[in-house]
Amino acid sequence: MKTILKYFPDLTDEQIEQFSKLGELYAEWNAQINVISRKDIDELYLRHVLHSLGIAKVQAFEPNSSILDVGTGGGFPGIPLAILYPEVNFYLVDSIGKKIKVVNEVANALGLTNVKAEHIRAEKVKGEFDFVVSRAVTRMDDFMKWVKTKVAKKQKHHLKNGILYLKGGDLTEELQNFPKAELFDLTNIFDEDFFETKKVVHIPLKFKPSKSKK
Ligand SMILES: C[S@@+](CC[C@H](N)C(=O)[O-])C[C@H]1O[C@@H](n2cnc3c(N)ncnc32)[C@H](O)[C@@H]1O
Repeated sequence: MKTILKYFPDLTDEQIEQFSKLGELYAEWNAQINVISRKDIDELYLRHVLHSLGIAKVQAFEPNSSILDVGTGGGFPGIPLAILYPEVNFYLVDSIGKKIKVVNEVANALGLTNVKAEHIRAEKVKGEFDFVVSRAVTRMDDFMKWVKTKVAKKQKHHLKNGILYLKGGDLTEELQNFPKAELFDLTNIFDEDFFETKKVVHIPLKFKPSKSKK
C-alpha cells in the first residue's frame, strides 16, 4: 500500500481504505478461485495494483467518462482504476464467468458503485466508450479488431479518447500497423522493478467530423 501512496499521494481516506482492503480480498478469493498466480498474489500491490495504475499516469480520465476493460480477468486494470476514479464509469468484461464472479465480489465488498462487470466476450460488447483499457489479453491486431468500433466517435464533451493497453515484450512487429501508437515505459513512470509487462501502448483514435449534407 505504501508503494501506491508514494505515486498517488492525494488519495482520499475512502480510497486508501479501498486500496488497503484489496490485499485481503484477493487473497481470500484467490484461495477459492485462482485468478492471480500464487507468486503474484504476494506482490499484489506492485505487480497488479500499481502496474494497472500506470495507465492513469499516461491518461487521466474525466468525470462521467466511460471506460471498457477488455479481458479484465480478476479485475485488472479496471478495479484499481475504478478506485482511483470514483466519478468515472467502468465496464469490465471477461470471457470466463468465474473471474467475473470474483470481480463482482471485490467491487461489492469495496462499495464501488462505478463498476459493472459482465461475463461476455469482447467481440460481443455493445455500445461505445471514451477509452478502452486492457492488460495482457491478446496480440495487438486481434485486439484492435475487437475494440476499434467501441471507442466513441462522437467525443461529446470529452476531448480525448483512445485505447490504453498494458503489454510486454518487443512490440515493434505488433505495432507496425499502428503508426499513431505511442509507447510509455512503466519503468520511466515508476521507480520500481516491474516484471515483463512494461509498456503502456496508447493509440489515440481521431475521427474526421462527418461532412455536412448540402
Ligand atoms: C492473461 S489474462 C489477463 C487478465 C487481466 N487483464 C490481468 O492483467 O490480470 C487474459 C484474460 O483475457 C480474457 N479473454 C481472452 N479472450 C477474451 C475475449 N475474446 N473476450 C473477453 N475476454 C477475453 C481471458 O479470459 C483472461 O481472463
